Formats: sequence, structure tokens, C-alpha cells
Amino acid sequence: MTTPTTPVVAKGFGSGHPSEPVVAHILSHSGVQRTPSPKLTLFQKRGFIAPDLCADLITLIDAIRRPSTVSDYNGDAAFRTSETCDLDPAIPVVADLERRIIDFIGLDPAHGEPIQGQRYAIGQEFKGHTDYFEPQGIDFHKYCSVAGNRTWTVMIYLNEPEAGGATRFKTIDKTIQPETGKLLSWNNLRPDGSPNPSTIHQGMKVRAGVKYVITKWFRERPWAFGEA
Ligand SMILES: O=C(O)CCC(=O)C(=O)O
Ligand SMILES: [Fe+2]
Repeated sequence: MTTPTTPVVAKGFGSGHPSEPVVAHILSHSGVQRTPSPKLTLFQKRGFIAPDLCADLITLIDAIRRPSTVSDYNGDAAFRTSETCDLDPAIPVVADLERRIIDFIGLDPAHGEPIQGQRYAIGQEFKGHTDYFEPQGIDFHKYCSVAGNRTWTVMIYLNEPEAGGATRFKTIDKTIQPETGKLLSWNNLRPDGSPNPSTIHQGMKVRAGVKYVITKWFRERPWAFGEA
């Protein structure tokens, strides 16, 4: 007997821009908290995924992690010291996660990059950055010529390091603590569709333990596999 799978159903909000229907859809879920700020559209949902799914994802990340990279290299080799990996959507737990994220955010799955896993050991961090690519940056064409820039970010903490590892949005003075299964999501664009510099954020240094997260980014246009 085969296990029935729930198909991924697009809610029809495309790339996530304009954002009003996306915001309304996200707020229709129970337990969603919106950070009050005129500068940035940021949501959190605690317990978005169960601890056993988090544990399965950690096992996958540990099996295939590699050093992280950055775009528009700024000469700071310590800018992003974590490890990263692409999670294969053919793996059932990844497919399950994918479906939950799409249900949550309502964007067209065709606009999504493959889900990535990130792992930070003690002392590792990701300094202040934006998830969108700088339109004036040297790497813009390389990363954005086909699918366009990033629109929305979804990030989920898979565990709680013993110390450190918070995510900080300095422009709104907001620091979010890792919590197993907690989702963060924000719009990287302003209402006019231009990149929003107030989305600058950092993954702070892990001081004790290890930190695991997954990230999923959506694009202005459909994602072509192998682009980045
Ligand atoms: O690990 C974090 O808290 C932030 C991760 C992040 O910003 C990213 O991967 O783009
Ligand atoms: Fe980021």
C-alpha cells in the first residue's frame, strides 16, 4: 500500500509581491505573532513544526553539510562561518516541510528556492546581511538574472543551542531566540517592490552547543534549478 501524499496547493500569491494578500493569509493561521514595526514585516510562529521533524532534518543536515558561502564577498573571511546544504525535495521529510511552508505562506512553490539547512558550531555566526542581493553588487547578475531577487524569507529553528545563536534585526532592535520548531518569516521588499534595507539581520555567535536552522527563500520569478 502506498502512503497518500497531500499535494502542494498554491494559494495564488505568486512571488509574494504585492504583500497584502500574503500578510492576510499568514495572519489567518493561529498563533502567529507580528512584530509591530513600520519598517519591516516580520512574523513568528512558535511550534510551527514538531520536534521529531526537527530531529530528522538535523540528521539530514549533518550528513551533507559543507562550508557556507556569501555573495558580494567583502574581504571578511569570518563573515559567515557556518555550514550549509541543499535539502533534496525528493526526501519525504523535506517534502513534508516544503508542503507546510507553502501552506503557511501561500506563495507559488515554483518561486521557491530549494530548502537549505544551516549549522553553526561554537563561535560560528552570520554577520549582518540582507537576504536579497544588492542590485548594484558584483554578483547580482550571477544570482538573479533568471529568477530575480529574493522576496520572502522563511526560517525555522530546529533546536536550541545552550547559549548564543539568536537572530538579531538591528534596525528595529529585535533579537529572536532560537526555539525548537519556531518559524520566522519576513518580507525582504518594500511596498514598491524595492529591496528593504531594514531587513538587515545577523545570526549571532553560538556560545555553547550547536545551532541548526532551515531557510527557504522565494524569488520574484520562478526558480530555475541550478541557478545558484
Ligand atoms: O541563523 C540565523 O539566525 C540567521 C540565518 C540567516 O540569516 C540566513 O541564513 O540568511
Ligand atoms: Fe539571512
